[in-house]
Amino acid sequence: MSQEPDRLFAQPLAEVPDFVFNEDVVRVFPDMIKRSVPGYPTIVENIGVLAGQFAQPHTTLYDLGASLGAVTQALRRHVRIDGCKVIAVDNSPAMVARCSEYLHAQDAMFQELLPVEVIEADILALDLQPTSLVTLNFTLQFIPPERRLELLTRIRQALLPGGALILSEKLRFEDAAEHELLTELHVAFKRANGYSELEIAQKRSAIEKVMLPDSLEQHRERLLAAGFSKVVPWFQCLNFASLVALP
Ligand SMILES: Nc1ncnc2c1ncn2[C@@H]1O[C@H](C[S@+](CC[C@H]([NH3+])C(=O)[O-])CC(=O)[O-])[C@@H](O)[C@H]1O
Ligand SMILES: O=C(O)C(=O)Cc1ccccc1
Repeated sequence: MSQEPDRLFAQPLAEVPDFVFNEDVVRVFPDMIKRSVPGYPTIVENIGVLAGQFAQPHTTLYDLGASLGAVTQALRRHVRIDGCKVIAVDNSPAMVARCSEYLHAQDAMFQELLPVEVIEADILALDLQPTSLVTLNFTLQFIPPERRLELLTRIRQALLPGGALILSEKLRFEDAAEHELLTELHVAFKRANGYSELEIAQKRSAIEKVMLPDSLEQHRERLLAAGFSKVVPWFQCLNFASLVALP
């Protein structure tokens, strides 16, 4: 894994451009996501464990918005079920290129891993094969809000009985005081991880138009509207949470 530290927002910028998943972000991404998302390593590892309970023999598992394939790697470490394969999808060419390299390195290090395919595609335009497990690990928040229900509906329709969607997101809170408190605690988390006030402020303005979090209530209602029967939060750390949705 690349060990380059995230200093993308360390210098004052005359104008902070909207956040994009380009080559500069790819270079620092493992460091950035670990220092920015409380609970990220725990979520990624345990998605592997949870997946072992839902994956069905001879089916496809999808990692949608795979970035560098951290979830795909966890799926391959934990899921030992006959005939499963993983499809990792991302629409950033820079992410897809580096993700493929990392997965080849994992192949070289371990035997009998699930086969994996890395696809550069927009998940809004992707034909989903019947699947027993789909993960959207901090991806839905980057999808235009008006397209989220349609995406979840297509995922629900592709899910096989006994399967699951695992959805992780940054949360917004409907209670203003709760929102403010958890936002401030998240800033404290970033500060404790070495980010300066300038880095925190510039990153906030880079993501504010491209990453639009929903509340837990919105997620639950939309998942039910998409045809899921049950929504179970299994993890929350500050304003970041992960849910299991059952078909
Ligand atoms: N329409 C789209 N189609 C495909 N990919 C997309 C789309 N929109 C955004 N992405 C991709 O979704 C990913 C979101 S990062 C996921 C972390 C990863 N899951 C992890 O567990 O490390 C979350 C974050 O950086 O906070 C990026 O790689 C985008 O290119
Ligand atoms: O950095 C933040 O404040 C976040 O909310 C998480 C994040 C992590 C990586 C890329 C974009 C947003």
